[in-house]
Amino acid sequence: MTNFWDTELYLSSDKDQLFEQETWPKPFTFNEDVVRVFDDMVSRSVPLYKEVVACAVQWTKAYYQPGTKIIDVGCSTGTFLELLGRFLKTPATLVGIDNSEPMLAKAKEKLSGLEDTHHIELICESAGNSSFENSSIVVMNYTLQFLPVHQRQQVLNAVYEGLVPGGLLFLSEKLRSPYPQFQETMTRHYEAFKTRNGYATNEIERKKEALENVLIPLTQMQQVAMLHDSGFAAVDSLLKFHNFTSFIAIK
Ligand SMILES: C[S@@+](CC[C@H](N)C(=O)[O-])C[C@H]1O[C@@H](n2cnc3c(N)ncnc32)[C@H](O)[C@@H]1O
Ligand SMILES: O=C(O)C(=O)C[C@]1(C(=O)O)C=C[C@@H](O)C=C1
Repeated sequence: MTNFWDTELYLSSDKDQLFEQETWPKPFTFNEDVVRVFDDMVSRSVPLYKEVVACAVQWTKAYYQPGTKIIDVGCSTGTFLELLGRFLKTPATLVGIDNSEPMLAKAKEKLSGLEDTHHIELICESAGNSSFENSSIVVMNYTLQFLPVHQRQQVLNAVYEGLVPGGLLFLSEKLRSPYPQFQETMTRHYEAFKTRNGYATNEIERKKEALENVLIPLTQMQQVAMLHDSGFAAVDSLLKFHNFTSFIAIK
């Protein structure tokens, strides 16, 4: 077996050239066109994407309680569950939740090699309607940010309720700085990161417009307060690069 940190993620998609074309998804949505390029898009648009997915696997292995569920909310094409399934030797119930049918169709394909070891459930629903009962791990990477702000507390409350004692929430979000000057500089550096990853200025601008009022970032203080308000006493941050942060919270 390859050393964990040398392992590649299972990414399979066309190259993301969506925002170079004559029409592009505006407002941004996770439709068939986005799904077709999603693995390339997310790995070129989210700083430390591979490290975040790998850390989520390591924390899952550390906090998983046999007999409970591992739930990935906004699982997209199943990249996290696939890496986890390869490295988690104990057979487990791996649940992927997403409200985009085409995402789940890709996830089904990606996870098909793990069905001999793990029980896999893919559920098409909105996170606002999900149950997290009998879970010891809930992973929510870059998904809460797409829910209406007024729904987020209720989803985190349900996650807290559903987790067994000692259970872990691994949450990653795009955030914004409360200080306009920092926000401006952070955005500039984030956009330079995208440029280095091969996106042209007009692609970056078009996607930024398409994401307005669709991806609504909170500040770190607001996010941490929401986690505490839902009941989590132990909350910490694990990784941060530009305006993207991963948190861990234990019940
Ligand atoms: C940026 S992607 C998440 C990336 C993924 N977690 C990963 O690490 O590769 C956001 C995902 O959340 C899903 N999503 C958006 N709103 C949702 C909602 N209300 N309920 C469930 N899934 C949602 C989208 O379909 C999309 O697959
Ligand atoms: O491209 C951006 O500006 C992003 O914010 C990246 C981001 C995200 O954080 O969810 C936005 C949409 C895609 O789903 C993939 C990544």
